Amino acid sequence: MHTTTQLKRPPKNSTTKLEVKMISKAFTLHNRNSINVAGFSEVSFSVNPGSLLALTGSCSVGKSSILKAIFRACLIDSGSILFHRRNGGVVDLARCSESRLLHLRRREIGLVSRFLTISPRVTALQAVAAPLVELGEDEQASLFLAGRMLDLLGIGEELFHVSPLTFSGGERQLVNIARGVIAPKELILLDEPLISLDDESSDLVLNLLQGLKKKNIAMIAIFHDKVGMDQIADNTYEVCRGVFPTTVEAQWEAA
Ligand SMILES: Nc1ncnc2c1ncn2[C@@H]1O[C@H](COP(=O)(O)OP(=O)(O)OP(=O)(O)O)[C@@H](O)[C@H]1O
Repeated sequence: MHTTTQLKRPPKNSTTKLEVKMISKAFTLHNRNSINVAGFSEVSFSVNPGSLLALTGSCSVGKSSILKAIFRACLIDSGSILFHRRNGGVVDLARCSESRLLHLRRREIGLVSRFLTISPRVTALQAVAAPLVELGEDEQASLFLAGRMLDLLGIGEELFHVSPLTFSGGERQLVNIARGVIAPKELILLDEPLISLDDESSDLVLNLLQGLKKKNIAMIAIFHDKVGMDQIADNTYEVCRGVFPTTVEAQWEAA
């Protein structure tokens, strides 16, 4: 049974930014006799502007897959994912058109995955500024803001013009976070934002996330660091292993 826990008092007059209703997903392994693997089942939660919901649960219960489903990087089998726009409109992210989804991903919903994916020869400054430049912002102004963001996260100026592909795991993660949150968004999904970070860098990231909450941004994040999670999360949702009618072993036997 999935459980929601409220850790902090909700902001006054809070409305809902995202409502996830009874979503389920099984992965079909087409190269393994079409066996179904449980992704997650009957997951429901909501998150408000200015608050952070942490997804908790054991390994492989489907936490990352839920974030991907909200971003529609993976398709759900059933349920709905209702995104409440600032203009009052409600969009079901599981069913809206591709063009609307792309628009929302550019302007309103961000995903910070566990890995920084950039081309070689792109500098740290360019990598962080890119989401703003892609939105049509002035390049110099974007590079300036990127520098400020990197500075906030403790990346020294001497690294600004170096490719993050040569960075340490922690430095690369800081660039990943900076790049993921630099453009204005209303909902940000973070898959283990504190991964590879020492205590000092974790604190800098937590401060940054606190600032995003003050800007009324809604966030859903996965943490394996409970101390960090307790500092920033307003609510937690414990994901339990997906339940499907047949086990993988039974499917192998039947195949
Ligand atoms: N594209 C995919 N194809 C097949 N199976 C997948 C796919 N993505 C995820 N899975 C399976 O779905 C299950 C849930 O994976 P997921 O990565 O969402 O779990 P998680 O809770 O984030 O795990 P962890 O905490 O260990 O990172 C796993 O058994 C995984 O192997």
